Amino acid sequence: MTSKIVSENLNLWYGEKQALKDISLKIPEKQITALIGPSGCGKSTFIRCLNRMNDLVTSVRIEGKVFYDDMDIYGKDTDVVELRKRIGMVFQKPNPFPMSIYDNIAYGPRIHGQKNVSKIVERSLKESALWEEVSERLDQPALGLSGGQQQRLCIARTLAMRPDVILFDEPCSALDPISTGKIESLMESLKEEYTQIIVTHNMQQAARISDITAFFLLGELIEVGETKHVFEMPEMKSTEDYITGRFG
Ligand SMILES: Nc1ncnc2c1ncn2[C@@H]1O[C@H](COP(=O)(O)OP(=O)(O)OP(=O)(O)O)[C@@H](O)[C@H]1O
Repeated sequence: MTSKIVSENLNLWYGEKQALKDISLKIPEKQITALIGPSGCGKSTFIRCLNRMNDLVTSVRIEGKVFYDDMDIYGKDTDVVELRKRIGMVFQKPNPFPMSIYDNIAYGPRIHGQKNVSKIVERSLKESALWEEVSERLDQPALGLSGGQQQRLCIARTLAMRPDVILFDEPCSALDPISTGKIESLMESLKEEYTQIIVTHNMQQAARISDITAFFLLGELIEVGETKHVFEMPEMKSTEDYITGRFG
């Protein structure tokens, strides 16, 4: 399998506190990789390293390397705006802009001076399986949509930038089971074109949708492998204890 993102001996500190310890992880292309582990083990910190979201936190210090294809993400010539276009992110709580459904999707493409914005809006909403539900009311406020629809809108907004990789930070934690199911099938349908990484607390969700699972504990990567293998025959006792609900 080709790797899309590779971290090599990645260490991260928030001030004095070390949140990531020597993480070497390969994220395969066009697969869904799930990051699991108890609260505070560094999952969000790790995915935020991949599109340099941690740059926004002043106390952060990073050592090690992260590559996206051949690009050194922390290289001094890296264009962070371009990087975040290629590596999009969907957050825990749906965060549409306080504007219409249409303008939410059109926002990024317009800023980047793209043509045919209405085509991009339609394509992104179709790709995120929201078109049927909103095509008649594109001028309505996005904040009037349900939580699950808002999250699919946020995914459409990310897709509108034609990313290559999508990072999902607990995208379903604020959603009901039906909306969660819709996001999961959406992720499944996006597999052909995109590399996806999801942080989730939901073991069943990781087992259902991911190809690869990585288990983090106290800032360390304990185990990574094919999801079926990690869930059915974990190599490490702590992985087994976590997935069987003995702690976490
Ligand atoms: N901005 C920050 N400043 C200081 N410490 C932070 C910051 N963000 C996270 N941390 C600390 O870093 C560690 C890892 O946090 P992180 O949010 O990455 O874990 P997580 O596994 O994603 O947790 P959760 O599942 O609860 O979201 C925790 O101890 C957390 O308190």
